[in-house]
Amino acid sequence: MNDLPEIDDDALKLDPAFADQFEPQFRPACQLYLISPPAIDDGFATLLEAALDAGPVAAFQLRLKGIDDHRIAALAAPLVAICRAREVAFIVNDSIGLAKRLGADGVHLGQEDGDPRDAREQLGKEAQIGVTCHDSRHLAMEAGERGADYVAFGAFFPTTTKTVEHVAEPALLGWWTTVFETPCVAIGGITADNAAPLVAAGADFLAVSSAVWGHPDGPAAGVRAFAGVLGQG
Ligand SMILES: Cc1ncc(COP(=O)(O)OP(=O)(O)O)c(N)n1
Ligand SMILES: Cc1ncsc1CCOP(=O)(O)O
Ligand SMILES: [Mg+2]
Repeated sequence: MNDLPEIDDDALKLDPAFADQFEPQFRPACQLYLISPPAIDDGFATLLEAALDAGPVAAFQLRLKGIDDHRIAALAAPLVAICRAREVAFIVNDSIGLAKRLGADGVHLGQEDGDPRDAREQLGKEAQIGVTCHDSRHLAMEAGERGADYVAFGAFFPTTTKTVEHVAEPALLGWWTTVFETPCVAIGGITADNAAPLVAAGADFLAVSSAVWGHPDGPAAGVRAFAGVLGQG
């Protein structure tokens, strides 16, 4: 497959004059996609169970930073079982190999983490493959061309979970969902209080870490807090 030529991102914006020429597509309601804290211990399994039992969660991403794959695999085993028992997709961050080793439902790839085409080859046609696209229309279209199952845009709000270089605006979600069927994920500093414009703009998933795991009343309360903005209240 040929790569898309590099295009000026601004040139890809949808002219509002033509927006009504696109048929509104049916899209399922926006769902929660939990991202793990960057560091966990064996006690995290209990927190994950509490979070997943508190309300609908579509996916859980294991995103551990600064430890080797063997340790991640040991920590992951009970978490895979917890997700599987609840039909929550278990997604591994960064590593196609680790996703395969764990029998994960998919992998999330940043721009430096590998090619979705390789992920597809190694993980198979059922795997859920996501790609970080920052605030770039070009990267998102490229990811779609390469077979991504979802594209992730962000960061929408300031976050302490990751040092970010790109800031995305809700209009990007509106453009993407008007033109493409591939689901889009919004990420970065999302809380129950600031998420409404992202849902209104068309986000298919809200990827959330600290607002759930750092909720003052615990992760179950963190998940429940999103019910209103996700129309589940
Ligand atoms: C759903 C989702 N979106 C974006 C990211 C960020 O991925 P990446 O840019 O590779 O950064 P790290 O998470 O690896 O620090 C993500 N993990 N998940
Ligand atoms: C992994 C990642 N990628 C962009 S922002 C971010 C952090 C998401 O965590 P939080 O919901 O705590 O901001
Ligand atoms: Mg990464």
